[in-house]
Amino acid sequence: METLSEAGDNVLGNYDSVARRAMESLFRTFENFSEGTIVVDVHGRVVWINKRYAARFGFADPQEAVGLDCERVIPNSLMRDVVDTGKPILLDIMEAGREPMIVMRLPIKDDDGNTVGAVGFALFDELKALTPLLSHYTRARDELAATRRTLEQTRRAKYTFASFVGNSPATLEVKRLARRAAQVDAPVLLLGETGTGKELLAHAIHAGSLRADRPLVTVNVAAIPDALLEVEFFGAAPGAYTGAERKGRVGKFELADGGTLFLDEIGDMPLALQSKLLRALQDKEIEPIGSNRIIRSDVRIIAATSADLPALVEAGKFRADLYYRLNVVPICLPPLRQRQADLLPLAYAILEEICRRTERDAPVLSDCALSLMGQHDWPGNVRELRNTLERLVMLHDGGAVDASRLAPLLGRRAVTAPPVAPVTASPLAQTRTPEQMPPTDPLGYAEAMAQYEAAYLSQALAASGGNVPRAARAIGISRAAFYKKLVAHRAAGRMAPAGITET
Ligand SMILES: Nc1ncnc2c1ncn2[C@@H]1O[C@H](COP(=O)(O)OP(=O)(O)OP(=O)(O)O)[C@@H](O)[C@H]1O
Repeated sequence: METLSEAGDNVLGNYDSVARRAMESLFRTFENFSEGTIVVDVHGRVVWINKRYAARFGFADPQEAVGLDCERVIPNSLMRDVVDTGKPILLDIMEAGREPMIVMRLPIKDDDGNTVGAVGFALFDELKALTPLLSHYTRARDELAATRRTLEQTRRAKYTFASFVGNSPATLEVKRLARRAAQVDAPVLLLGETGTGKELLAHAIHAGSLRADRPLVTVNVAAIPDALLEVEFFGAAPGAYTGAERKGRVGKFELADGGTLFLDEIGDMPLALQSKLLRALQDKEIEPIGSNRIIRSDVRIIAATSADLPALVEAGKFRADLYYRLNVVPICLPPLRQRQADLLPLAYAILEEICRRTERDAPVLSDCALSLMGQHDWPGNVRELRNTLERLVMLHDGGAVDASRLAPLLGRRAVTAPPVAPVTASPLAQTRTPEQMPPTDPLGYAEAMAQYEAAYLSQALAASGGNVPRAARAIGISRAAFYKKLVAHRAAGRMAPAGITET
């Protein structure tokens, strides 16, 4: 059998020189093939770097990099870790400016096995075999960045003071107070019936405050089951509770750090959690569930409720100390029926926005339609107005909208002859008593019950201004069950497709 010494010349003649030669040639091969090679000493300082790699990091002459800490030359360098642990990092992806690099880092040992430095190779252009891996990584990285951007966008204010339409004296006063609130850092308490614009105003206050370029994070207290609220607020360590995500969960306090935490429907906060919230607000510290870790959180609180908070305090359902803590800058948003002067500007602004978004022609509202709108008491306030106009635009088939077309959308019978066209009738208006059913066309029991349920849900929705969580609460079923029924009835054509909101 041919031995190495027979096969090669004297260079390969003995064991030690074979090993040395192999190492040298390995180094040369890597050095030739790699985009960059770097060697650091036991202190993590650069002792050698090739020209190409030095140039990539802005050193025209490699000598300029020699003697510097490796992180000063390569910002994300892990060479120091290799020196410290004595362990190689055989394959890694490193971000370095233009595009990611595949890097390999190996410890350099002395004869006694002590780590005396490390050598790193960066590979990219030449490694065609790694192209699929790299492009997979690049795609994943870009997707992650895009998701982060979207998430950040959702944590920005969607509205400013300019979005808050209305010139009635009451609205001007609300805006004046809100503008002042934006300039201070104290808690704000927004009070008002459903759909009066509390959330919109919270966004505007955040957008007008010094915290505007930090996150605005919303917690809708009513929409989250009591059992999950604590985690929602404070977060949880990995595996802290049954069903917890493996990686744990970041709480809204932490997410909102430096920005604004908007607590919608604060009146629905369970008593047990109220004291924890109060403590978090006082100490500006939170402890994620199961973590033993204290996190500082600097948030500005804006709370909102349509409930009568003093009455809840009186009834022992809301802590007085929390109420006083939140009620530093109270702002009351009056219901729409008490600011008639806002109705038309609001209707036109909303119509314009809907028509722009849906690329439809704006319907012309006749005088009698406008006067009917003025007579309506808008229990769902601006949300109800918006939902009504959404439906109006959807059903509009040209021509001026008169009162008889509008009436069914407001849950009324037609106010002028001829009778209301059935196509625009709301599910409630379409509901007939058994006596009114055509005798020749009796409905099956199941369909009759389904129609009744659809009308019942529509009524609950109308009474809550299209707010599903509120409607669900009012009739005593879960939000999920309400949505499920809604979807089923819509699919079966028993309910109109538009006119609900989630908040
Ligand atoms: N002054 C306003 N100008 C323009 N749009 C408004 C105004 N007030 C309310 N809206 C619109 O009405 C709808 C309901 O407003 P918002 O969600 O802010 O009310 P809310 O008081 O927070 O209601 P809820 O108590 O039910 O959560 C939104 O579509 C909002 O954009």
